[in-house]
Amino acid sequence: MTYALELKDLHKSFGKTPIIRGANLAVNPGERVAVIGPNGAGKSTLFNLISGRLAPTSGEVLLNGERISGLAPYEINRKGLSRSFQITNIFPKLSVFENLRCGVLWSLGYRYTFLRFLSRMDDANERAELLMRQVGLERKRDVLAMNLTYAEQRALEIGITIGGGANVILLDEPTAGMSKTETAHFINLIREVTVGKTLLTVEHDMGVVFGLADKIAVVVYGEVIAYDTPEAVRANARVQEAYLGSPVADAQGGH
Ligand SMILES: Nc1ncnc2c1ncn2[C@@H]1O[C@H](COP(=O)(O)OP(=O)(O)OP(=O)(O)O)[C@@H](O)[C@H]1O
Repeated sequence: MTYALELKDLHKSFGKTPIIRGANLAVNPGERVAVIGPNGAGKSTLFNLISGRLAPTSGEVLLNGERISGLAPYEINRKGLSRSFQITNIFPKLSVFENLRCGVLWSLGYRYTFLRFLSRMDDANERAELLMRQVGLERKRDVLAMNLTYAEQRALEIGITIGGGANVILLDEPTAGMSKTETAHFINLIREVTVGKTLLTVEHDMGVVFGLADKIAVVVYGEVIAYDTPEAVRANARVQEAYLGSPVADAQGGH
């Protein structure tokens, strides 16, 4: 069976300091995975290695069985991996619809060829309309992105992230900065729009972790020390030791 995403003995040092020290992970297609770990454990660095922002010192990243480590982020994106960032990267002066259409066109590679661009505009329009409904922004179609609420901006960003049709999606703290109600709504939205896709999120909020994840990957000192279902991770002695008295140990019942 081919994994959607695989990390094989991944290492990354900054200067002489090893930060990722032999990380291994094998994610099945369609799994939703929360990556958790103490501050400074290397979660963002792992995401940067997966999305191509950083190259590993050694080891490999495989996407759908194909080696992607060493490729540029846009090449990895073309191969089916899309990442959204903690900092929203939408175009503030474009409307919701225009933002989504840009995302679709960009991902299809129609940036430079104007004639090709025009001929595919209908496709892009249709996909943008569909995305807009999926992320619940159809009533904000012509509103400039800068005039959306924070939660709506995040929803738009998710739309842009999934818009290219990638089958592996990376989200950095998707609910950061949201209220409890917004968070609950947003978890549902993420669940819906990622059906059939493989999802990795870096997450600190244990409510989100237990509400969203099929599996949890626990990163401690640059290694994945546990990768299992939320229940099994909560019961794992090594994880409890790493998290003594902190949210994972305290997250009884999931929320
Ligand atoms: N470009 C860099 N150059 C040097 N050191 C770095 C660089 N990026 C990250 N680090 C260091 O690597 C370690 C891991 O950082 P990273 O941001 O990956 O951790 P994290 O688990 O995402 O933390 P947090 O939960 O606080 O966001 C930290 O000590 C950080 O200072």
